[in-house]
Amino acid sequence: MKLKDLIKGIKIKEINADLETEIRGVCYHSGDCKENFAYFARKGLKYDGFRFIPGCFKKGVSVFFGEEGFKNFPCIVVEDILEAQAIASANFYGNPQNFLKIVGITGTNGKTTTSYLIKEGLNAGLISTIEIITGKRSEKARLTTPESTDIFKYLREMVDSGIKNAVIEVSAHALTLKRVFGLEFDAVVFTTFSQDHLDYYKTMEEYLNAKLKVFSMLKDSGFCVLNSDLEIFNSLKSMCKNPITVGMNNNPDIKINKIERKADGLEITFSIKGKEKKTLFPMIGDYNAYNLGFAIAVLERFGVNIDGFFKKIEKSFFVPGRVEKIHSQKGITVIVDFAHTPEGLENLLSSVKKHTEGKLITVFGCGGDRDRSKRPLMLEAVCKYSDRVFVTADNPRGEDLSEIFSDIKKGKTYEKDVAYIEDRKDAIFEAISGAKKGDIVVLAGKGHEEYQIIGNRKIPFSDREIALEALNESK
Ligand SMILES: CC(=O)N[C@H]1[C@@H](OP(=O)(O)OP(=O)(O)OC[C@H]2O[C@@H](n3ccc(=O)[nH]c3=O)[C@H](O)[C@@H]2O)O[C@H](CO)[C@@H](O)[C@@H]1O[C@H](C)C(=O)N[C@@H](C)C(=O)N[C@H](CCC(=O)O)C(=O)O
Ligand SMILES: Nc1ncnc2c1ncn2[C@@H]1O[C@H](COP(=O)(O)OP(=O)(O)OP(=O)(O)O)[C@@H](O)[C@H]1O
Ligand SMILES: N[C@H](CCC[C@H](N)C(=O)O)C(=O)O
Ligand SMILES: [Mg+2]
Repeated sequence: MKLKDLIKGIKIKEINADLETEIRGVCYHSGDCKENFAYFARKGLKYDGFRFIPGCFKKGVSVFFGEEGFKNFPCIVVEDILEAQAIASANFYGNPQNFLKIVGITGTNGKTTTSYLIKEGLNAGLISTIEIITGKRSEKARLTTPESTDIFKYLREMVDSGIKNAVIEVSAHALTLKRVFGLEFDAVVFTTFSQDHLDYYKTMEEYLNAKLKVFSMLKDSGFCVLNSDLEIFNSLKSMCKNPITVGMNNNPDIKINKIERKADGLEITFSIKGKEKKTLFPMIGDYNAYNLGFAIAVLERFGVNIDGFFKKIEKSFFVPGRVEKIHSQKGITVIVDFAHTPEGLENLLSSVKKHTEGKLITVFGCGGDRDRSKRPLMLEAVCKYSDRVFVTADNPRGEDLSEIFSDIKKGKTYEKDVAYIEDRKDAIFEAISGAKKGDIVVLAGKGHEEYQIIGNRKIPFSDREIALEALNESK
């Protein structure tokens, strides 16, 4: 593609490059740049992207985009680098968004689970915290919502695979950092709103405002799906075009009438436009009834037969690391889950408690270099429902574990038995070896993650595998 075509639609301040230059790729990370590529240089929180410009040109990059020039390197000076990156990437990949119906899912909790449900119902492509599925292939995700350049690349692969619908998890960070700039949604789902990310956002209001941007990205013909039980429901409703509401209160369009707990799931009765429909959903966690309700709202509007969809998910539906059950012959159940917010833990444990005949034993930690103020609240949520608690490491990143522990310790324990064990494997072994028949051991926070981030190192680690090891040893 010629540079003159790559820059179509971008707000440009200055052009210091030959517009006839042939561009063979786009990159925002110097490590991915190759010959004849265009590099998007930006000053971030950790790195100054301009530092990498000479190295990129050494590798054969033809031009860079930036909000200012750099020495004599060929460049396009733009008003907003993040917008320019999104527009140029969309142009490079042939604007695949125009050939797809796109569902955007935001909210503090429930995005991944809801995305998987909608993907299942629509046979859609998926961009999620766990993986990206483009039809031709799938790959593990690095971020919940990738950079715009990657999003357009994935959407192109979806279009080339004959996929008609895409489901994208839209994090608050993605809205702030314009990773989804240039997309228009056919549907937007707003799942829940509660405390998280107060390391990046100064206040809850700022965090909410970041999320609310998603409503301005709805197509005129689009609709949004709202949780009628949220405190902010009325204000969300006033902001959103054609809302479909899901919940228990406030007269929702899709009402969760009844949740009955079964051995391996939930029997959920919905009232959909006044008609009762029941399903045996193979996931526990009462809140998952909401995630299923959000999915039904989208699927109905997309013309999917809900009875057929129920049949499909009743047979098999599974989201890696979301209330994932691991059984042992001793009658101990281990549940691996991704709950990493006070709300997530509260909802998970209050639900799991109802399935427990014996004791509820919980292992959890708090991520380093992330929201510090959620740490004591996470301990409180865990102690409220658990009989024994093991606090341990969950991606300490650049922080000392002892500092993370001392933040956690500020929370109420409700006089529960709380042990602090730095090594997550040791904590899991202790928790499982102390469990008896009928007990449930919840391993929270890491879910599908297959690593532990300590300092700058990503060390292989899987709660699921360690749990199996511990269960085998305690046989
Ligand atoms: C706050 C945040 O989201 N930061 C992301 C952002 O960083 P940044 O803009 O500050 O950029 P930077 O890392 O300083 O680098 C500046 C520029 O230099 C480039 N660079 C950098 C190094 C290098 O060797 N070469 C190079 O070219 C980078 O690609 C970038 O263009 O862009 C980077 C490049 O894509 C991301 O790696 C980085 O994610 C950080 C590591 C991160 O952990 N983000 C998390 C908090 C996040 O985004 N989470 C959300 C929400 C999760 C949820 O709750 O669902 C998510 O969507 O995943
Ligand atoms: N509808 C819901 N309401 C409240 N809590 C939920 C809901 N759905 C899931 N959770 C809790 O949040 C955790 C994460 O679920 P999920 O991965 O679906 O959310 P997410 O929004 O994608 O998270 P992330 O922002 O980290 O990607 C679950 O393990 C569960 O504890
Ligand atoms: N999407 C979440 C993931 C948190 C997972 C948890 N294991 C941690 O590292 O805190 C975040 O970026 O806050
Ligand atoms: Mg997610």
